[in-house]
Formats: sequence, C-alpha cells, structure tokens
Amino acid sequence: MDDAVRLESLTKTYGSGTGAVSALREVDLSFPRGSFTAVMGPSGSGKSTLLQCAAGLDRPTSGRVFIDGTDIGGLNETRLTEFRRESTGFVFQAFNLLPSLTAAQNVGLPLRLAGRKPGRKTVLRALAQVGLEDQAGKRPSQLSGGQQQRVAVARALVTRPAVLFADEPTGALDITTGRELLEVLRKLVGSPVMGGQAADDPELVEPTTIVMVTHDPNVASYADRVVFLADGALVGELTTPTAEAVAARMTDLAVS
Ligand SMILES: Nc1ncnc2c1ncn2[C@@H]1O[C@H](COP(=O)(O)OP(=O)(O)OP(=O)(O)O)[C@@H](O)[C@H]1O
Repeated sequence: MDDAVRLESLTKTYGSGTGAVSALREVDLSFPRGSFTAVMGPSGSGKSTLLQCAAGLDRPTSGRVFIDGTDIGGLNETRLTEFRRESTGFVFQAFNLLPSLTAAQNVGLPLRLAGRKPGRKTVLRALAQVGLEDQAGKRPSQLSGGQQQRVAVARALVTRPAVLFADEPTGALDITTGRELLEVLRKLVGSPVMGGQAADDPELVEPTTIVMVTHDPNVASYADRVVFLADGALVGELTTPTAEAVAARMTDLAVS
C-alpha cells in the first residue's frame, strides 16, 4: 500500500449531550508516501484535532487511522507510544530543543528514548538532511532560530519515520527564515538532500511524507496539495497550489 497515512471516516467529538462539539466529522483522507500536504481551514475547523488524531496523540471517537499500514486504534497505550516514536515525527511552532545539549545530542534524543544508542552516522545523516551537518557540536543558543527549527526537524527525522507532522512549523520564524525552512521541507519530500559521506548511503532514497497545519497561504503553497477543513468536515482540496489560489479558497470558506 502506497499511503504513509490513511484516515477513514475519522470523527472526534468533545463532550456530550447539548455541550458536544464535533471537531471532526467523518473525514476520509490519504497521504501518499513522498507527498507534502498542507491542512488549512478557519480557526476552530479541526486542523489541530486532525493532526493529533492522525499522529496517534489523541484517540478519535470513531473511524480509523492507518500509519504505514498499521491500524493504530488496535494498539494499546504502550505499543502506541513505541509505534509513534518509531514511525512518526512531530515538529511544532516552538523548537523545544534542550538548551544544555548539542544539536547532535538533541537529534539523538528520540533514539535514546527508544532505548537505542544514537549512532554518529545516523545523527549526522539527519542533520545533513536539513543542511546542518557542520553545526553538530553547537548548542541551541549558538544557533539562529531557523537553524534551531532545522535541528528540530532533524530530530523528528532521525528514526526515519513514515510521516513527519508539522503544526505551524514556521510560526515562530521571520518570513525569510520561514521560507528557508519550507525549502528544506520541500526537498525532503521531492528528493533526499544529502551532504558529505551520507550521500553515498543507498538507504537514503526514501522520500519523507509531510503533513503540515498552517494558517498562512504562502506557507501552504510549498505543499503539493492543500486540503481544506470547515466545521470539522473536509470541504475541498487544491493540488499544486499557489498562495493566491489558497487565499481565495480561504476567503470563500470565511464567507460561506
Ligand atoms: N480539548 C477540547 N475540549 C473541547 N473542545 C475542544 C478541545 N479541543 C478542541 N476543541 C474544539 O474542537 C473544535 C476544533 O478545534 P481545533 O483546535 O482542532 O481547530 P483548529 O482548526 O486547529 O483551530 P485553530 O486554527 O484556532 O488552531 C473547536 O470548536 C474547538 O473549540
């Protein structure tokens, strides 16, 4: 199967009775391997809920989530935590790096959490994917905001996850630095960007799959596809989006 993630009739309801909020209503969506999808919609339309459920950080009320072919609803909490650690990466608006650790040590953390010793080659390969192999020994305070977010991306990639989820990854960056990060994400999807010796590693040819939530049409235009949510339901999509087309669709959603 060619989908990194598949959502089937995904439904999430918060609360019950008259106070119930339908955050997601029977959403069916596939994220093919090697694709870069932006999720957009008005505030409160269910974007974060979709990301949280798709990443296994929250359980849906009904419907199913498949990651790399595994129905994650069938996993108990312990197995789900292990599975998530190995098969998903997450990048948030905040970089969340540990200030006392070097870039390389930060990148190696997910492997340590999984009880594995981070190999230098593995860590440097992840840093090379974001163009920072020469900054491995630096601490976060010695790096720019954009570099810190790239370290956070490398950390999310170090387990070679089936999918990288990103929630407003450029939200804390200025426009230029944000664009640089988006170029890095774009390259991860299209072709593996490698530097140094890592380029010789034949295992590196798998592209990454990215699912990104954003409010910004310019940011969304870096994706191959934009899916639109309104009131918890999937209401449309654009392929090879331009910022103008995304903005026009968002305006339509705001007035409808
Ligand atoms: N823990 C919760 N308890 C109750 N309602 C919630 C909870 N989390 C989200 N909601 C509600 O579910 C709906 C969808 O919220 P969600 O945060 O997924 O939207 P969003 O599109 O990400 O919004 P924003 O763009 O403002 O971040 C909203 O009506 C929200 O108020």
